[in-house]
Formats: sequence, C-alpha cells, structure tokens
Amino acid sequence: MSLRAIKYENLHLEILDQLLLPAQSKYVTIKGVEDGWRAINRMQVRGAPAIAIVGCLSLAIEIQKDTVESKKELRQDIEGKLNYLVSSRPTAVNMKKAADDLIAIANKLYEDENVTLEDMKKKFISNIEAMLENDIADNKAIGEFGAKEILLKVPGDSLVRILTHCNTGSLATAGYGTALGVIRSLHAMKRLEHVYCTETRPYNQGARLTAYELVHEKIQATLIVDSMVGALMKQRNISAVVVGADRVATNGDTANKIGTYQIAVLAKYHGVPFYVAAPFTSIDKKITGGDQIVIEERPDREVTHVGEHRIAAQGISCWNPAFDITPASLIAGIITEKGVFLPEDLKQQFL
Ligand SMILES: CSC[C@H]1O[C@H](OP(=O)(O)O)[C@H](O)[C@@H]1O
Repeated sequence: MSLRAIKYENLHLEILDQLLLPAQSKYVTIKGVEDGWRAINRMQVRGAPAIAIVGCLSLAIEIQKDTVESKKELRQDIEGKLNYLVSSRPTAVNMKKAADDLIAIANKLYEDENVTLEDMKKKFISNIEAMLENDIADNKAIGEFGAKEILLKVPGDSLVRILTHCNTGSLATAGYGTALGVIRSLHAMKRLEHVYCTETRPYNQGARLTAYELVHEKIQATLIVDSMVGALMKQRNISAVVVGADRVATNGDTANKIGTYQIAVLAKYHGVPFYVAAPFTSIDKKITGGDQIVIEERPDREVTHVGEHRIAAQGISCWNPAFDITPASLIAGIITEKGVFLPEDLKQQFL
C-alpha cells in the first residue's frame, strides 16, 4: 500500500502534513477553503495534481455547508473561492485548470432551469470528487506508457537505472505518481535495477519524500546530493531521467522543480534521454512557451534553515525560485496518460 497524501470520504478531508515527513506522519483536517489555501501555500501539501485536488475538495466541503439562497449566489461563491485558491501557488497549472473547468460546470448548472439549488450543489461536488480517481487512473497510464518508452531504448531484457528529481509520487498526487509512477511501473515489470533520487534542496522533496516512498515500497534506490548529478552520469550508466512537471507549454517547454533545467543540460551532454511525466491536467494549452510561466519565489528561510536549524550565515541574502524552465529541445519525450509525445508534436493535441 503506497503512502497517501490525501484522505477523503463523504466531505471529510485530511492531508498528510509533508512539512513533518519523514520524522512524523501526521494528518491535518481541512475544514474549508481557508484551510485549503493555507495548507497549499505553506506546502503542507504540494505537487501540482495534489494541490488542485486538495484545493477543490476544500471548496466542496465549503459548498456543502453553504447557506446560499440561490443558484446565482452559489455560482458567484464558487467563482470567488476558486480564484482565491488559484492564488495559493502560482506556477503549477492544475489548480487554475481545475478552477476554469469547475467555473464552466457551475455556469452550465446555473443556466439549466431543470437543476435546483440542491441538485447544483450535488452535481458540482461529485465533479470534484471524481478528480481523485481520475488522477490515479491518469498516473497509472503514465506509468505504463513511460516504462514501455524507456524500455524501447534498452537492449533485450536488460534492467534500467533511472534518475529522478523532486517528488512526483503518491505524495504529489492522488496516488501512484507521475515520474515516480513510471518508476513504479518499471519496478512492477521487474525491469528496474536502481533508482537515484536527488535530495532536491531547499524543501528536500527527494530526501524527505521520494526516499520515504521508495524505502516504504522496498524499491532499490540511492539518495544523492543535487550537485552529484554530473558525477553520477559520468560514472554510472544512467538509462534515463524522468521528472514531473508543474506547467507544460504547448511547445513542450516545462516548468518543474528548481534544479530540473541543469539536470536536463547534463543529460544532453551525457547522452541520457530526459523525460517529463505529466498528465494533461498539467499542460497549459493557453501558453506557447516557457517564458510565459510565472516562477514562484519562496521565503529565504527555506534556504537558510533546515527545519528550525539555521545553516546559513545570519544576514546573507538569498534567491529562492521554486521552479525553473526546461526548454523542449532538452526533452526526449513528454509522457502523458494519452501516450508519449515528442515536444514538437504536443501542440497538435490542442488544435
Ligand atoms: C506530480 S507534480 C510534482 C511536481 O511538483 C513539485 O513542486 P512542489 O513540491 O513545489 O509542489 C515538483 O515540481 C514536482 O515535479
């Protein structure tokens, strides 16, 4: 049983507080939109799909309790709260896409005279609840497509060695994961020799979360410091790099955790295929290139401290962008639930 970032049943929502992992496994109840916004902004829950799912479920809980007296009031309430949730973190597109889709659903229900206020609430909430299973199904398809793509590039029944960055597993999604889903599928196919995961400073998603997931499932893995990627590619025969995404442009440029870009450059230099694994919920059809993606900058304290322990000199200034952009030219393929696309072929999916 893999770890669960999100526990939801009958309008009761709990999230695993990822700021405390791996030392402490503690679930926090999310009672409404304010709780949801805060948990996302503080990164108690993180990961593009998980952000959208938790944000939208927090709205579902609030809608159920809503004392609105008309469909018009409900529609306005929905739009205002979704726009507020989008403001919790700017780079991952999933929350914004979910908000756009749900506002369109709310408008349709509002305009349908055969739908009562109670019907509108129920139908709206069930659309949100479907996000959980949909995400898991997407991730399992990504896992299968990604594993098969990587195995196409290796001889016979040989095993593969995979490098991944950040956390893209059950702790970043509703379950199974995206890039880590590819790794899980390779493991299930008995074709995975070893995983290398980077610590992913400064939040340490790799050291604290990915390592935690891999150890939990007894998948053979080694943690490396972010600055070891070049030496690893030079000294170990890495078969492929697979990372996640927070926002993919239609030309294939990809925003992902800071450090992804330099790994892609090293992969190109060493002839290692570099893949991005992402569901279509992470692809932004409204943007044509990575230069249109807003990069979140986070507090200096995340760099100067590890937990409560200060590691940097008092008074030093910091730069803490949470993401960077990997150009499509460095990406061998974008692994989605609909198949693997060359970056230059992605835009055709939106024509
Ligand atoms: C499956 S999405 C994971 C994606 O989200 C992470 O960012 P953060 O931990 O700041 O939410 C990282 O970029 C991962 O690739």
